[in-house]
Order: sequence, then structure tokens, then C-alpha cells
Amino acid sequence: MNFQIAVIPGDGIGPEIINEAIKVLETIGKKYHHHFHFQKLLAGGCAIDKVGTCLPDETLDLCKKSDSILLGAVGGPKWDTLPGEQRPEKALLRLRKELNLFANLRPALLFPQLKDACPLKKEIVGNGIDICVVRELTGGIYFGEKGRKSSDIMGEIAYDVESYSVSEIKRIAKIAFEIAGKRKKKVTSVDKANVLESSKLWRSVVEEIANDYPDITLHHMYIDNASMQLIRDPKQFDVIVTSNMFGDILSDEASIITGSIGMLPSASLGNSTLGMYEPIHGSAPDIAGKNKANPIATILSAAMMLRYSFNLNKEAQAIEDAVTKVLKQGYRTPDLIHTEMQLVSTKEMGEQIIKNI
Ligand SMILES: NC(=O)c1ccc[n+]([C@@H]2O[C@H](COP(=O)([O-])OP(=O)(O)OC[C@H]3O[C@@H](n4cnc5c(N)ncnc54)[C@H](O)[C@@H]3O)[C@@H](O)[C@H]2O)c1
Ligand SMILES: CC(C)[C@H](C(=O)O)[C@@H](O)C(=O)O
Ligand SMILES: [Mg+2]
Repeated sequence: MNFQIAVIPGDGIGPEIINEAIKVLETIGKKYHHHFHFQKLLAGGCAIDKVGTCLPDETLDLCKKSDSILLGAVGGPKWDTLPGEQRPEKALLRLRKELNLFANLRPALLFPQLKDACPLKKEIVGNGIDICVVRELTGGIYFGEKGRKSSDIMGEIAYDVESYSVSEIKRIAKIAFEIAGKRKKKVTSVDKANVLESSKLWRSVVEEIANDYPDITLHHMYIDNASMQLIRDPKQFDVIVTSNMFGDILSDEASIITGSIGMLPSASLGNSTLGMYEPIHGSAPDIAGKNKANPIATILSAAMMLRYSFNLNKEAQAIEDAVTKVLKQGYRTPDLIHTEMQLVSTKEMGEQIIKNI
């Protein structure tokens, strides 16, 4: 089959990790007789430098017309002083919003071979950690009213408003319950309902949706406690459903218990098969251009693309199996390294994964 993939390498380590994911997809294409057509597009800081805007119209148009989008990372210190609207990260937010990609799945899976790279004690990790964070992606404080104003008494004031509608909460809650139905049948909804009005609505709507899923257990947890419980006893979680900002923070926290933020992929989905797939990490300016970045999160994001946008399940599994094999063989990028392991670069990690497909 033929698939049109819009590729946004972006900034920092973005182009390095994307190259490895493309090579992996090409290998899958050859093996299973699919034609993946890649179209590289500009967005982020590199687009600001080249054409003066973080998300050129052409990029947005071509993303809309493609079958799926693969993104590396955007942003970096070079553009940090730009006003909010002009920052590279705005490209990401606009893509998510314009394509209505409201559901962000961030699976935090500790590969058994990486138990030594997990900072938690062995007795806490037990047989392994397998959590799916379902992050609401097109609402909340990221997209509420924001601005600056000045007051005679307080001087300059900046504000960002968190708001959620019933329909926004319903659609993300449904996705979380559907996913939990295929897993361990447990949803933990994370909010701050003891303080925030938007969280109170969140909690009541999630409870209403839970009535349609009698075989799924629902727990509510405040974000402060959830941040602590994730380290104290991560095995208690199956699916975590939460708002845009809480999901952003909790997923970075969850990633480190899988060994490295370089291990966590994501899928951003809406109402059609068009999805955007990206690692959860950023452009990692501290290691950019050094061939040191872990490409696995991006490669696993490509696997999620095959599964969710193209319904190519055995092909996705082939990538995931190859990652497992490479980890078994002892290959590690610097973020995962510990004793008696084979240190490899970004490129070498990609090559080893390809060899194992
Ligand atoms: N999706 C995105 O495009 C995205 C996501 C997060 C942050 N950002 C942007 O990236 C820039 C840097 O942000 P940050 O430093 O807060 O977060 P970051 O995720 O880029 O880096 C945090 C730390 O994790 C390490 N790291 C990240 N990815 C890695 C990988 N694949 N392999 C090995 N180590 C890895 C980095 O070296 C750094 O030490 C900022 O401009 C931020 O806005 C973009
Ligand atoms: C870069 C930033 C806008 C983005 C977010 O906060 O959503 C990132 O941190 C992520 O996790 O994808
Ligand atoms: Mg983030």
C-alpha cells in the first residue's frame, strides 16, 4: 500500500532522530511491500530562520493532506527570547489545534532489559511498569485566554486561563476508558478538583462517562499526590487520563522510570486516521549535533503511526520486537548506559534496530 508521510525534523536533535526513524520505516516498507513516501517539511526554529515563521502555510496544508505526520522536536535557546506567539513551540501547538488532535497517548513502558536504567528500587519495579498516559491536547491552560495587563495597584500582570468544556472532557475520557478496556481495566483520572473549578467539572464528567464502562475501575487522584505516587508505586497505574498541562508534566516524570526520556513515544489523534507522531522529549540542545541522542522514542512513535494511522499491526510489532532485541543484545545510547553494555551512537542504534527487523 502507499502512504504519504509528512515529516517535520525540526530543531536540535530532531533531524538526527528523524533520520533513523525514516530508515526504519523504509526497511519495514521493503520487507512488507508498502510504499512510504516521505515529504520533509519546515516547522519550528529552523522555519523561523529560513522563512520568518514557525509554521509556514505550506507545511500546514501538506500536513492536512498527508496520511500522517512524523515530528522530531522544535525549539531551542536560539529562539527563547522571542514573544510567545512567534516561538518555535507555537508550530506544534497550532498543528495539534488545527488538526484537532485532542488525544495524546504516551505509553510509558519499562522494557525488562532496562530495569537497571530505571532509577527506582527493584522491589518497586517488580515485574515491570506499563502505564498509558492519555493527555488532553487541544484545550486547557495551553489554549485558554492569555495576555498581559497592568493594574495601578499591582503593576504588570500576566495570565493564562484554564478552561474545559463538557464535550472536551467527554471525548478524552471515552478514549481513556476504551484504551483501559484493552489493558488492565483501570483508569486513574488526575486533576486538582480540590482547588480548580475546571477540575471539578473534569471529575464529574469523567464519572458520568465511567457509567458506560461498568467493567473499568475508576479512581480519582489529585495531581500533587499522583506525581508522588508515580515514583512511590508506579505499578498501581494502568491508564492515566488528565488535562493538557498535567499530562505534559506527568509524562516526563513517567518517562524516567522507563530508563530515559529518550524511550517515550507518543501518538496525537483526533477523529480521523490522520495522526501526529513524535517522541515526548524536546530538541535536547545540550546534545544536539553530537550523534548521542537516543532515537528509540522516535522509532517507537513511527511504530505507533503504523498501528494507529495505517492499521499495520504486524509491521508495528516488528519495530517494537526489533527494539526489544537490540536492548537484549546490550546496545545502549549514552542516556541508558550502565555497566557491561555496548555504548552506541544515534546512528548505530538506528542501524542495529534495522538489522533486527
Ligand atoms: N515536542 C517538542 O517539540 C518538544 C518537547 C519538549 C520540549 N521542546 C523544546 O525543546 C527545547 C529543550 O527543552 P528541554 O531541555 O526542557 O527538554 P528536552 O526534552 O529537550 O531535554 C531534557 C533533557 O533530556 C535529554 N534528552 C531529551 N531527549 C533525549 C534523547 N532522545 N536522548 C537522550 N537524551 C535526551 C536532554 O539532553 C536534556 O538533558 C525547548 O525549546 C522546549 O520548548 C520541544
Ligand atoms: C514544546 C511544548 C509546547 C510541548 C508541550 O508542552 O506540549 C512539549 O513539552 C511536549 O510535551 O510535547
Ligand atoms: Mg512536554
